[in-house]
Amino acid sequence: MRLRDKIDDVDQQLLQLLAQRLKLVAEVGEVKSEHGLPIYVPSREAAMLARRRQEAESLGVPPDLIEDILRRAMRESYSSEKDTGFKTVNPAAGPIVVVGGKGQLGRLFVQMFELSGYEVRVLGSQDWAQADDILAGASVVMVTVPITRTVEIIEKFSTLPADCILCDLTSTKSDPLNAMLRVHQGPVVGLHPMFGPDISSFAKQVIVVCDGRDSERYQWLLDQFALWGAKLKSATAKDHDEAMGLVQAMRHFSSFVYGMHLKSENADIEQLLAFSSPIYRLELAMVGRLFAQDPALYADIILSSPDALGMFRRYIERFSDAISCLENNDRDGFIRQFSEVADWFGQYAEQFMGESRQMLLVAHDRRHID
Ligand SMILES: O=C(O)C(=O)C[C@]1(C(=O)O)C=C[C@@H](O)C=C1
Repeated sequence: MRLRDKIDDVDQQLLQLLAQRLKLVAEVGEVKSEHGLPIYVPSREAAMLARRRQEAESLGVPPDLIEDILRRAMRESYSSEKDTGFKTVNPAAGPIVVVGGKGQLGRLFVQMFELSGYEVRVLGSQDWAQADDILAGASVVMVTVPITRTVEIIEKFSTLPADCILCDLTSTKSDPLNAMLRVHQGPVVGLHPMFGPDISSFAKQVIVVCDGRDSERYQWLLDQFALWGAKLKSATAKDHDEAMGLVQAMRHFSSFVYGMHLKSENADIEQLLAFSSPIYRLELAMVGRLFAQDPALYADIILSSPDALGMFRRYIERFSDAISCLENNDRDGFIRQFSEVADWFGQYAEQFMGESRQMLLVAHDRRHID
């Protein structure tokens, strides 16, 4: 048999084995949804990967190869186990009302609640005339509307069922949380999913949780998210909003200015890509993906960040300080500051080096060069 035929044969066997694995995982999914077990089990993954790596080594297979394959297979597991549904953590719960459930993030939560056996009702912008009927008997009211309208919409709720959980998914937390506490005397919690609507499962995705009131009465909702595989991270609304200044406003704004700069310099993207190193390509992708999305969303995220302007002004000052360093041809000064920042990053610098190397390898695998 010619060598390539033999390779085809082995690849087909791999395919058969992957099909078997997917089937087994689907069965695990059934068991998990029946018994209410979380789809993501970090301890099982760590133990399994450690063993496979050892076995790989003894076979002369690079351990990273089997780890990459299994991690990729497990991504499929999360998504397939999701489709078998989830145990209903609170079977006694009344309907869950998703306000803005026709938006992308809203639709995702509607789907997940339905997969978890709850009755879900959507209150869209056209439905306010029937709001009382839709909200009647609700166990959860989840607000997921554009950031500029969140508070105004929360203020429309006059008579929510006393014990219903009021929560929102807005990317700032202080104002929505205060508004929810004002209009509702029952359990209140602010949530911020740190991901977009295009995820294939909640496994390993972070949801920030800002307590409003009566945490013991909304705990079941968090337990439901945990079953979906989400990692819950508690924070005060103030700490969350401050961190978001850097994580969101600063990040998006500097990508926006970077894009504006490339456009104004009349950069030739084709050529930039042709000359790009893998990390530059990734950076270009990170900046470019911003412009594939809704401009209003980003305008609102940036404008609603409490100290965004102050932060951007400080950033500009740092740019001009760094430019002075260049103007003075101060090589030593540049190196000194670089080292100070490197010290500040500490062990994270090495960690980020490793993580980005992995990302670049994966991105590189996807490249096709004729
Ligand atoms: O063993 C499980 O619990 C599974 O759901 C299977 C599996 C896998 O694909 O191997 C998937 C997700 C878990 O995090 C761990 C392992």
